[in-house]
Amino acid sequence: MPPPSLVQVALHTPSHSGVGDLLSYASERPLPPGTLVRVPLGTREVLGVVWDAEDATGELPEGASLRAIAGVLEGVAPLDLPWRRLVAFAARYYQRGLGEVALAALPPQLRDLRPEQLARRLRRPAKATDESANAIQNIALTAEQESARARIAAEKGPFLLFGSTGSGKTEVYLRCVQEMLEADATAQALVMVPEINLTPQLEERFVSRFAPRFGAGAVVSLHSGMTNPQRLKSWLAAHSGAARIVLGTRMAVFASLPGLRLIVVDEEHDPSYKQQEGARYSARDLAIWRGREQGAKVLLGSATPSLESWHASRPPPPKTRWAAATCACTCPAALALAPWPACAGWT
Ligand SMILES: Nc1ncnc2c1ncn2[C@@H]1O[C@H](COP(=O)(O)OP(=O)(O)OP(=O)(O)O)[C@@H](O)[C@H]1O
Repeated sequence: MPPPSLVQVALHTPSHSGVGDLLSYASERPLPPGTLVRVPLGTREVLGVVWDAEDATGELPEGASLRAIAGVLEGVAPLDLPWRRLVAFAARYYQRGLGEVALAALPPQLRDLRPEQLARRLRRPAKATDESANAIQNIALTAEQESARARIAAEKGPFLLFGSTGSGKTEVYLRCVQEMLEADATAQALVMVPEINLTPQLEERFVSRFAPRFGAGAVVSLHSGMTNPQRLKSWLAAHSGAARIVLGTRMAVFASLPGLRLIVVDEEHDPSYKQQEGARYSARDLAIWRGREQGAKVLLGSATPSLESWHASRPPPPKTRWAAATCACTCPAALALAPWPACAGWT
């Protein structure tokens, strides 16, 4: 019988315990990073994520004795490297525990269900979807919308789409999402809104546009107003790639999306994108970081952009310390798109 392997597992351990959030366990077989496992912690059994450990030898040292993992969440593919890098960056940047951020990013029911309960849940047949692949009936874009769409398609971004209320920003998002999904059968899009109560109307618009083309299960929501079983279902659909579009609030920035190609942050100026407890992250800023890391385009939209996004989308200032200001009232165009220069300082 081969010797047990040593795996490093990210756990949400109490910060006062000082045990750190990467703990070693023994496993009967080597487990790839990102695998979801249940492990003993004190007298409890908790969910953990097998993590990349640079100093792990893969084998137990002579004479060492480690507690064994209790079980693997079979049927759930390991969380991929871009997701683990996002979590590691967020934990470092916002100075929280790695395990705390990793576990908070997973649906609560994943933590509560035992492996066999989850296996039963995964065996339930998914509802049949009408994959009729009907062509989408697009409305003609205005000149401003078309110019924004073409620029987003051609350039790398991130982009700031600045347009007053009702100027047609959502129509641009819809068209960009459509192009991205039609070009690549595995592509996924993440569309974020600041408030839970904005998701039903956006969901209705996305479902009516995309369900006939990509099937009823192609659009899912992720926000804290959903029940735990609903959140788990949406999360699994996103993680498996079955969901092509995820609509959600700030927490959705941590969704596992292996095919992520486009992130839209609507009302990007809204303070609700800032988490106010635990890891105090800014979902908009993490979206920009994630997009760059995962090679996904990022599109921020607002009628009243935040000062930082507005500044980041301006051409670099001249060498003088202060730019001269004029007071002529020049109202912005109805819809303007500004590519965001490289985000220096985000490492
Ligand atoms: N090119 C177009 N042709 C006809 N109708 C359009 C066009 N673009 C958008 N509309 C319609 O105009 C209305 C407002 O558009 P949209 O919701 O995209 O604007 P918005 O800038 O996202 O608004 P908000 O700031 O309120 O989110 C919608 O009913 C939409 O269907």
